[in-house]
Amino acid sequence: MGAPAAFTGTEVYQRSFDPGEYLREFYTLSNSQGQPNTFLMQNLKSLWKMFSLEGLRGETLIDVGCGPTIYQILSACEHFQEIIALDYTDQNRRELEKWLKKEAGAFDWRPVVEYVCELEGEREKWAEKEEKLRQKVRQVLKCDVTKANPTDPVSLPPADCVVSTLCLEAACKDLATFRGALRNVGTLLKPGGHLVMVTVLRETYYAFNNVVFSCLRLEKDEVEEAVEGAGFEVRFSEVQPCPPTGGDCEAVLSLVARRRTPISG
Ligand SMILES: C[S@@+](CC[C@H](N)C(=O)[O-])C[C@H]1O[C@@H](n2cnc3c(N)ncnc32)[C@H](O)[C@@H]1O
Repeated sequence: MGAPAAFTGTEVYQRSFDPGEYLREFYTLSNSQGQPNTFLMQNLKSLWKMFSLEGLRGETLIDVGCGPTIYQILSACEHFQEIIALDYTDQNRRELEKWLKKEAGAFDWRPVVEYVCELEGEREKWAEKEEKLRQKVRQVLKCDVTKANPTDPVSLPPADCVVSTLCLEAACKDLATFRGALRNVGTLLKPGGHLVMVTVLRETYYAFNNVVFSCLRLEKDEVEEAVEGAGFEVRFSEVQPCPPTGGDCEAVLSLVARRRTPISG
């Protein structure tokens, strides 16, 4: 299955992104043949490492483009008191709510939560961590990262941290839009607050359930320059090779940046 001819925008996500299929394809820790999901494990390790950095603490965290997943806030939830999850599509927010409310048919995150607990040194604490996370996620709201206020018409108080995994490269049709989306996301943060990102590099598409989604092909320098240009200072940046996925991703960038404090006077 090759790259789509055109950018797949929000209307394609709303119509064709199936959260259940997405979770089954990318978020089981090992496949039916028992092969480990190295892409997921690598990203969990990176998130654990980034959320262990000094200063990544605070009251509120916003997850931008959360999709139907929780893996990206498992390490974060140890360091922030309240979490707000944002995504464009109704079905992804609904799927997340299913897990939060322990509804029938919700995705089973237990193996992933156990894996993160093991990284943190307490594998047996998985059920406690699930409960902690459920309590900390206070709101699940619609957002569009291409809007100046991504949560319009809702205005959120600025947060201490924003995490965004595999979202902006999917949501942006070109580099100019990507730069603008980073500026928009920056408005969700307090000055001095942190942005934590996991971004695929040199990927042009990903596919699951026989649907192909476009991806903005990015180089590490382009991402870092866009982050700096949006008013951040990069504190941590690491590129790792991309294990095989359902697309043409070549590498994965994990990045932490601090929003600059405006110079007054
Ligand atoms: C590849 S998924 C990533 C989901 C999740 N963060 C993860 O790490 O698996 C891309 C997500 O971006 C969301 N998205 C696409 N366009 C968006 C936009 N303009 N604003 C906000 N979210 C958008 C989609 O609904 C989808 O959940």
